[in-house]
Amino acid sequence: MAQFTLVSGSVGLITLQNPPVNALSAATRQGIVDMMNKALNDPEVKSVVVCGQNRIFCGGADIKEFGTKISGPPLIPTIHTIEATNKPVVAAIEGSALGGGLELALGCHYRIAHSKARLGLPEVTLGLLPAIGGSQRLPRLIGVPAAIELITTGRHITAAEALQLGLVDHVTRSSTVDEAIKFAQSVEGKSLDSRRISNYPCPHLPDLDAVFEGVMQEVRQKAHGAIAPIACVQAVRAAATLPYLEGMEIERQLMETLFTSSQARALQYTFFAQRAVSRWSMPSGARWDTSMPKPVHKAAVIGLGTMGRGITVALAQAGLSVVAVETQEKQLKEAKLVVSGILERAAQRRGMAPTLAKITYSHDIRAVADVDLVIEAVFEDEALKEKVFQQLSAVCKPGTFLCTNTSSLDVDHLASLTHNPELVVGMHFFAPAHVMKLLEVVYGSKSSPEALATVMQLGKRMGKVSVAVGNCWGFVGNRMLKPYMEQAFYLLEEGATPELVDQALVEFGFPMGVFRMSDLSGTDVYWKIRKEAEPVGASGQEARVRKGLRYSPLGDLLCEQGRFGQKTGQGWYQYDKPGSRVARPDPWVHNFLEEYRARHGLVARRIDHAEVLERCLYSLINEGFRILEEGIAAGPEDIDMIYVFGYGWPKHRGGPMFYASMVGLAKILERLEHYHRAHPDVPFMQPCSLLRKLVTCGSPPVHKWKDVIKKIHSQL
Ligand SMILES: CCCCCCCCCCCCCC(=O)CC(=O)SCCNC(=O)CCNC(=O)[C@H](O)C(C)(C)COP(=O)(O)OP(=O)(O)OC[C@H]1O[C@@H](n2cnc3c(N)ncnc32)[C@H](O)[C@@H]1OP(=O)(O)O
Ligand SMILES: NC(=O)C1=CN([C@@H]2O[C@H](COP(=O)(O)OP(=O)(O)OC[C@H]3O[C@@H](n4cnc5c(N)ncnc54)[C@H](O)[C@@H]3O)[C@@H](O)[C@H]2O)C=CC1
Repeated sequence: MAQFTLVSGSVGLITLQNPPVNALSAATRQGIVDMMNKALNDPEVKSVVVCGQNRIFCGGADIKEFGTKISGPPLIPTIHTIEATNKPVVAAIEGSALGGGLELALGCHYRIAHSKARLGLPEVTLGLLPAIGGSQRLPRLIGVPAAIELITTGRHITAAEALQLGLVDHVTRSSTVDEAIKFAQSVEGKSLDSRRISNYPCPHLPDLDAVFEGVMQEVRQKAHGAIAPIACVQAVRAAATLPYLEGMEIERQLMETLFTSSQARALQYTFFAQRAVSRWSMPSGARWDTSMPKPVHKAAVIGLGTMGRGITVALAQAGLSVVAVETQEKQLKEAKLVVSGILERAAQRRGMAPTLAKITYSHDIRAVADVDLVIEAVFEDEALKEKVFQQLSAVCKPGTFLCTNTSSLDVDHLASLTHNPELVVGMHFFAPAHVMKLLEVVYGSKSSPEALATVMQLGKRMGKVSVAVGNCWGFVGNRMLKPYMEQAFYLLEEGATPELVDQALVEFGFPMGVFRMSDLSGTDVYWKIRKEAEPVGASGQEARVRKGLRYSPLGDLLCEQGRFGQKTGQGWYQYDKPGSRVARPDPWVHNFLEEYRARHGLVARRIDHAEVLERCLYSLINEGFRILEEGIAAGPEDIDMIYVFGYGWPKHRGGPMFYASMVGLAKILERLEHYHRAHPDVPFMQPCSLLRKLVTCGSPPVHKWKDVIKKIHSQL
């Protein structure tokens, strides 16, 4: 797992060998300890170069080992030995030097990086902190503010930025290892006193207390309840205020708490789940590794409203030529300006030329005749979309993939209107489409594996987390949102305020609560959907019952007052003016709720945060189990990544299905039964049979659910 070679007569070259990223598994750590001892004890070796196999230095700890009993040697003593030796040790950094990998490099006396290398301490993204001395050495080397920023965000930086910060000594475009060997030889026998970072004093900061107070406040606000960023600040504070060894002790204590936390487990689950969802499968048995994607060079977007503009940007930034079609002159003009503006600003940030030349605009749908793939993003109007799909099927060259960004219409129905339904797939982007990471890829009953493979690959090119799901109302994300929103309305009926519900959800870790979210996206969006599902609204007591089931007309009544949310300056909250982002509780809404309750004979009661969370989240989770049972999502990871990357579910809680496994399936079942007993007229609260079966099977951990589901399906 690590190899020693004597090169150029006096340099001990130690190569980490653990593909794919030379992670620090127990065997790799043992290899480093053994090879370093060999190098330092060999009189022929006058200097040492550490590098990684296959042009990647080291991706840090082996994350697969977390959550298991850790064996193998710790690295801290070896890093101390490296730092203390009088033989110069040089890190030759190619590819990535991340986490423990960078901490190892920080123990070396010199760091030489390839210009394409990326460096970082991403432990915080896994619920941890850099605990092999990284939190103590980095601030000593690059100063407290820069270290805090890197450690609390986990950002990967370029070699150029690392050089600017003083994190590496030299950047090269040629062979990093050859340069490092030459350099190591040039410093053999020289004093290393000034190269041992743990001996550095932390650069002085005037008014340290005020700086850390400000930083802590900012980090806490952004953390949404995650504990690792807070611990990272505490560790850096120790570096800034204590001698090195005392700081190391604080680093160890903080890591001990984080290492076994449920947040760390959730974040590490998310790391692997994000990668697992790219290994898609279809109920037919077609899979990611046996289905070939078709090349897509040129794509088209139909409809340049909110979504079409973002999609155009995302496609252009992925390097595709784009034909952008819009029927309304005003919209087209505005779209051109908006798209160019976004591309120009993004290019400016990266110091590159914008990709404007790749986009052509047209009023005429026939302009898409030669594209490889089309994404339709016209109004959510079934008749209009039907027409557009018929037109596309007629004008596109044979083999063009036809995709729809619909959020609620039936992909199979649109496919049935085309000559080649196997080429039709849903591509459900999230607003803003060029920013949001999630792409829900919806395969219909006739979609070919090749079509799905092509769209999944295109999603990857656009930098999206693409999740393949089956076709049903609302797909996965919006379908699960329905019971969540429904419960939020019922809570208002029973005595809660929008602020109380939202505060509970924000404390849970969502960036905003359901009512603030609804104001942001427009309260009228769901109103339209509700009206289409049930066009005739009843009045009086009748209003609260639809088809024999509980219904809350609160959202409809709010919309009837023209309160469409942020855009109109009034919704569940009030805003200073239309479009303002500062939401304030609105006495009008409180009065509206009181009058509503009085009209319907409802007596308000005290509702606490625990009840809000149980009702909103458990009903959503219950729908997630139904989705798994029906095979709409292939596994819990798919649902979880949709919620983490599309709906703001806090990453440190791993997604709804992972969260359910942490709460305990038996508890979720018991609480759903409780709420369903209280309201048998709310079907979303009726526990799903898959949940019952999993509890009967002893509530297996989330990574075993797929096997249980397969077994259940095979018994049917
Ligand atoms: C009881 C109290 C105990 C007290 C506590 C003391 C215990 C101390 C234990 C040891 C502590 C050690 C602390 C430490 O060292 C801290 C760390 O280093 S944490 C890890 C930090 N590293 C990362 O977060 C890097 C993660 N990886 C990446 O960002 C990317 O993978 C990378 C940029 C390296 C490459 O990206 P790309 O080319 O896009 O490839 P993929 O991302 O698809 O990855 C390919 C493949 O490799 C797997 N993988 C990547 N990194 C790791 C890793 N670090 N460990 C394991 N596996 C890794 C990845 O999952 C992919 O495989 P799949 O099969 O596709 O999933
Ligand atoms: N807005 C959102 O947050 C999300 C919307 N969606 C879906 O995306 C689709 C588009 O939504 P928005 O962008 O919000 O709508 P929008 O109303 O902002 O834009 C729609 C655009 O389509 C244009 N258009 C209408 N008919 C056309 C035709 N025949 N040819 C070319 N252009 C035509 C309109 O002029 C308008 O500019 C809808 O299906 C919606 O459900 C999906 C995810 C999120």
